[in-house]
Amino acid sequence: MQEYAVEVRGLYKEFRLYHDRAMSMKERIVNWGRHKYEKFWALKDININVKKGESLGIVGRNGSGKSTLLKVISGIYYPTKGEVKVNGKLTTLLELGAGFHPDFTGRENIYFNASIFGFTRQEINEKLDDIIAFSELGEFIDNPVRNYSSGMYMRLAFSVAIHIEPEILLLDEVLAVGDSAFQEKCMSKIKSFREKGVTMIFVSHASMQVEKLCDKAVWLKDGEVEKYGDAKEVVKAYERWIQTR
Ligand SMILES: Nc1ncnc2c1ncn2[C@@H]1O[C@H](COP(=O)(O)OP(=O)(O)OP(=O)(O)O)[C@@H](O)[C@H]1O
Repeated sequence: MQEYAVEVRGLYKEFRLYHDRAMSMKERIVNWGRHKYEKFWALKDININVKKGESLGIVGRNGSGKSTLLKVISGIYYPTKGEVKVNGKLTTLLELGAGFHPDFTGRENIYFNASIFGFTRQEINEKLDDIIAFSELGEFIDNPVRNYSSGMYMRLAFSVAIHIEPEILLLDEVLAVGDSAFQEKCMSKIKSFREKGVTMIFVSHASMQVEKLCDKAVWLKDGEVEKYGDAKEVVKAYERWIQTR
């Protein structure tokens, strides 16, 4: 039987949209627990298999459900229906700065962040110089990260994530942050992960990157799979659709 790194079966994710206008304190008490909300499906019947060593790109317009899908796979959100199976050590690089403490310095956050991924202090000590060098943060490494720009934040987060030897790497729009030289460096790191057989799933608005870096792609439209298969074909269909709009 084929061993998959990630299996998504009949996945649905529902969110609630609250429509409460500002209420007075009296109204709040009277209406306690009776919020008005509408339910909507952010993901509907998603079925995906990612083989070990395969890379999958997720494309789609804003609000189509890309990040939600990554969050369900990473375990941040529970599926409302269906199931997700992950087979291997999962490393996620999702929201900017998730897993960082704003008052800690970059260096302290390397320890903090890597320990979340299960690394011991000794293991982190061994990788510390490489992590700092890759991030190119120079002396900023000893500044609190709350003073970092979004690009600096992402450099550090990306650098930690790639040095902790992931088996399955989930990336959300990371290549959109940082200058083009750093993006190039990330691209070549991702390519070397591919060669080493790391499984990757990543969301990108840059179709070119998906075409270059992924074997397969899934195009999400209003929470549903519009097309799933060979990355080049999916990206081509998606681009054609974008241009007709
Ligand atoms: N925690 C949440 N609660 C309620 N609705 C949410 C939540 N997270 C996402 N949504 C909604 O679910 C839908 C899908 O959002 P999602 O962030 O997955 O889209 P996306 O394709 O990643 O968009 P983008 O390209 O803009 O990042 C959107 O309508 C969004 O408003």
